[in-house]
Amino acid sequence: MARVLSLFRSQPFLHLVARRKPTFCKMSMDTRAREVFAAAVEAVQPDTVVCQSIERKEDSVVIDGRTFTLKHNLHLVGFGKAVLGMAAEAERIVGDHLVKGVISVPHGIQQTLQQHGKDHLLLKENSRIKVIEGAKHNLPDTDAQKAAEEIKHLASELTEKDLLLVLISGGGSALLPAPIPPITLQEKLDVTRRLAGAGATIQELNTIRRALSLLKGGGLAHHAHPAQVVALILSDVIGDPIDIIASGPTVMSQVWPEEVLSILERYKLLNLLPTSVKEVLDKPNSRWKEHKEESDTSGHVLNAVIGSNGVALKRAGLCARELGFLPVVLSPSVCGDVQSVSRLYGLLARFACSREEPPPDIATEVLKLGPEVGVESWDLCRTMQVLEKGRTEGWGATCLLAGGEPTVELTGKGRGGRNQELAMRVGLELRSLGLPPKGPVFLSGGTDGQDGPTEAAGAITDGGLYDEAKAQGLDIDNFLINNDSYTFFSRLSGGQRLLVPGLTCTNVMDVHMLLIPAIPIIIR
Ligand SMILES: Nc1ncnc2c1ncn2[C@@H]1O[C@H](COP(=O)(O)OP(=O)(O)OP(=O)(O)O)[C@@H](O)[C@H]1O
Ligand SMILES: O=C(O)[C@H](O)CO
Repeated sequence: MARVLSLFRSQPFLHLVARRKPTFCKMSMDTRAREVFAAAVEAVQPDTVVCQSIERKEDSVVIDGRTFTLKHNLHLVGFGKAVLGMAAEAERIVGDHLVKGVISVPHGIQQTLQQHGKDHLLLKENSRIKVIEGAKHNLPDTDAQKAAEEIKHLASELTEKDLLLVLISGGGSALLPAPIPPITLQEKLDVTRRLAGAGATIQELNTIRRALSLLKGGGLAHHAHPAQVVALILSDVIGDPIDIIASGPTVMSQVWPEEVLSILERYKLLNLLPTSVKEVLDKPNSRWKEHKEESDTSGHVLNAVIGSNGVALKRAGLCARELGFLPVVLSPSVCGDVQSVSRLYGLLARFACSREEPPPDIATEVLKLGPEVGVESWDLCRTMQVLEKGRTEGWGATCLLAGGEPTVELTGKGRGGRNQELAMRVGLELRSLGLPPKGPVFLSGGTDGQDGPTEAAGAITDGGLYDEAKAQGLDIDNFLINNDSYTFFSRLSGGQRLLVPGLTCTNVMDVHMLLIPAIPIIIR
């Protein structure tokens, strides 16, 4: 391992880390963790990401380096949980050229935003954009289907002189249901629900959705042809795959029958398919061939990812630096079971807190476990090298940042979420380090402000969690077995460790943060 790390010593990236002596900060670790989380969320606010991605220049706009002329030829559609705020900002920037728009957003969102004083994310009264609310409980319904029909109609009427701005964010799949006839909405819903219930990944789920939909998998861009299409995408999927986010309505993608059938077979759904679905899957689909040709020849679609977990982590790093930490971003792609993820953070904390050269078996285990939870070896080595520098050169406190979307295998019937469960588990890992009370602090939070079906986004924890709970008569292991992390943190110390930012109006998955205090600390 020493050899692996030494390979990185000569790498130029280290100059990115400011040579900074420890900064004294009066704020507690807990307060600073919350501030860094707030900065991450702020960076991916719907209005912010749109404002940063559209540069207005008189009668044209520059998006992703490409210039588009505005001649009262602009149309707008959108679908997703963050789309209302994205549309409000887009209308502020290019509203004078906007002919018409339709957006499909979650049920009740306008009222909720008003109640939370987020008026800047609402459309103005005389807006040209029609808002349709639907998809109650994140499930496609007839309201969302009506919105999808209106969006399809708007797109179909466009000519080569028109520009269609498409705003996309997480939750877009449920908000744009347009099953290929004769499949009914209910039949499509049944198939996707069964798949989700059987544990299919978002990649698998959206591959099936694309195969059964008129608008997904490039269908929307197809209907808008020959208009110029520009999609602004706020990513809620690891790796920011544009064909998967909201099932890629502006990304021409081929439906491969073998792939679709193998997914359905994997989850034992082949024999449960309604005849209508079989009929659609059996048909040789010439429409997709046509799509492919369009995308190859016309180049009339621009897809730009304008916000992501990576963007949130970058801003979080800047904020951490202002608060006196040496920031290091591990990865925006953390996935897998929370137990393994908590183990990885425990190992990294141990590595960072060792007073002497950390035992080589820690690095070896980190390098073995990391890839199992979506973190590349390169990122692990790079991070360990920064942690090592922090330790050996006395740079003061370090803030390790990561993001992604781990999973929890539900075994109990309690109330909780993956972030709160991860925080509990990391608390136990940190306890096993046997550090003095002011040791590392860990935060895990969902950037949408909601962790599972709870009011909290996540929680903050440290090595003292177990003893604190015990002193208050709370048996942490019982809460874990029952997946009851929200009840646990609500009861513990009056809910002080909960992270409750309220509605954030965005979603780029979760943010993880390990704050490692300045040495000296002694590890057993
Ligand atoms: N009691 C629980 N304890 C731990 N995790 C839970 C519990 N109940 C649900 N979950 C997990 O919470 C997740 C769903 O929560 P949430 O609604 O925050 O998901 P999401 O993927 O962020 O949704 P979206 O992307 O639509 O915002 C699922 O992964 C589920 O396993
Ligand atoms: O809408 C969806 O498909 C999911 O949120 C992933 O983008």
